[in-house]
Amino acid sequence: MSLATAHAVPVRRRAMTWSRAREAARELATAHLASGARDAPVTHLPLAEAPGAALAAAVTARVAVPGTDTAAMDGYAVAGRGPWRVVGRVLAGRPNRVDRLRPAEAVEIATGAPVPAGTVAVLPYERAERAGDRVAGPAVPGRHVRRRGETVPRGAVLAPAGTVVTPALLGLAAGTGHDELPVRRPRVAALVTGDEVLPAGLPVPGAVRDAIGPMLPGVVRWAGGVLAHSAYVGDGRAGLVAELRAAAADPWTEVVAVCGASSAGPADHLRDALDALGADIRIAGVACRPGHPQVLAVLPGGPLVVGLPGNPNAALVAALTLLVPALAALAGRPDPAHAGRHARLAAQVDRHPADTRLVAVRVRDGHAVPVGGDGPAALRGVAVADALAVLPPGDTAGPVELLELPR
Ligand SMILES: Nc1nc2c(c(=O)[nH]1)N[C@H]1C(S)=C(S)[C@@H](COP(=O)(O)OP(=O)(O)OC[C@H]3O[C@@H](n4cnc5c(N)ncnc54)[C@H](O)[C@@H]3O)O[C@H]1N2
Ligand code: MOO
Repeated sequence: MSLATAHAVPVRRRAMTWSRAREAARELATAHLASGARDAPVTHLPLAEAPGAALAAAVTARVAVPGTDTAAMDGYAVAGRGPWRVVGRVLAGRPNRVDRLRPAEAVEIATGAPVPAGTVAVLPYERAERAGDRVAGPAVPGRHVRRRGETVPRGAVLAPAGTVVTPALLGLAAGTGHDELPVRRPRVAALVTGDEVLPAGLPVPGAVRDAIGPMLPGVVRWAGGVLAHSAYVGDGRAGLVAELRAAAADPWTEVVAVCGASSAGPADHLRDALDALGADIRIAGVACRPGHPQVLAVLPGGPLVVGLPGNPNAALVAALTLLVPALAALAGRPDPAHAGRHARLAAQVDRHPADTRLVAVRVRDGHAVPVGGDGPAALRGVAVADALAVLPPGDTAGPVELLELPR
């Protein structure tokens, strides 16, 4: 079944509402994953790089923990009935000179050290009465001995595929012998369009420094993906078609983000290029300000294409609207922008009659304070903001939803 028919997102050529667009991006990516059109490659990441990623496969214990019967308290490992004669000392991590106890013998032992064979219990120091090489006390059989595999049996499933890696999971994985974890990180290619866009250096009048390309690696990573390729493309349909075709030819690329060329001007070729490639355009325009001219499409048998407007703040808003939900779904993670925070607006902000406004705010004591500088071309607001306040069209009283900004 082709992707065009595999999912329920209806084809829309008119602007979609902002909240529906975010759901649709997630649904489309989920259907895309399920269709197997692009198999997300499994990446094995060192533990330190894995937090926040979703497991691509279940993690199982490579060894039993503890690996042998060990003492759970500092004190004496005892055999048979007391009182006992202390025949040595066993410390964790040191060679064990006493590997077997006979009845009425004991060794002084440290927490975590392997108990000698024959141990029936560990008698903690607090309960022990020591006199010379004799020790006595109430030792209950089995007490304070951690049996091999008691904490984690070898081969036990520790976390199923899809679990988001947390510090606790890292500790668990490390404790059972893992140095790396298999995670899913959808690969993204970025095409930054525009003859006037400079990748580096001081922009001369008539040129602009690329302000979107530098945002994308962090945005993509925050959503659980990895920016695997980026290219600058001049204005012109042929170049864009060629770059889109090349990106689609890489079997591991799951999403292509195209920056600019999304609107109605003479150099805005994205729709034409998508049509030329036979793409299925699912979203063409989202009813939000900024970020109106967004696109979500599927190339035949291939990756999703997200079109971001050329204005940098509009591009960021569009990334939070379509790219981040789609990537998070492909990565098997919750949408990081959607943390469920709400706040009261600290100042009157005009609503748009038809579109959802996304307003840069700082959040202080449950109040969202607009910071300004958040027009379509301006990043000054979002650069110092904590979140975007979501203002649906029309007049609505009460707390507003906050959209988290990439960190
Ligand atoms: N007749 C219409 N004109 C425009 C419409 C419309 O609906 N009808 N929509 C406006 C809106 S809203 C936006 S947003 C922009 C979107 O423009 P494009 O996506 O087509 O992007 P460009 O035209 O290539 O560039 C717009 C603007 O952004 C600058 N730019 C482009 N790329 C970058 C970059 N990587 N870094 C920094 N700045 C960039 C570019 O120089 C332009 O100034 O269209 C409106 N027009
Ligand atoms: O909505 Mo545009 O996206 O104003 O910048």
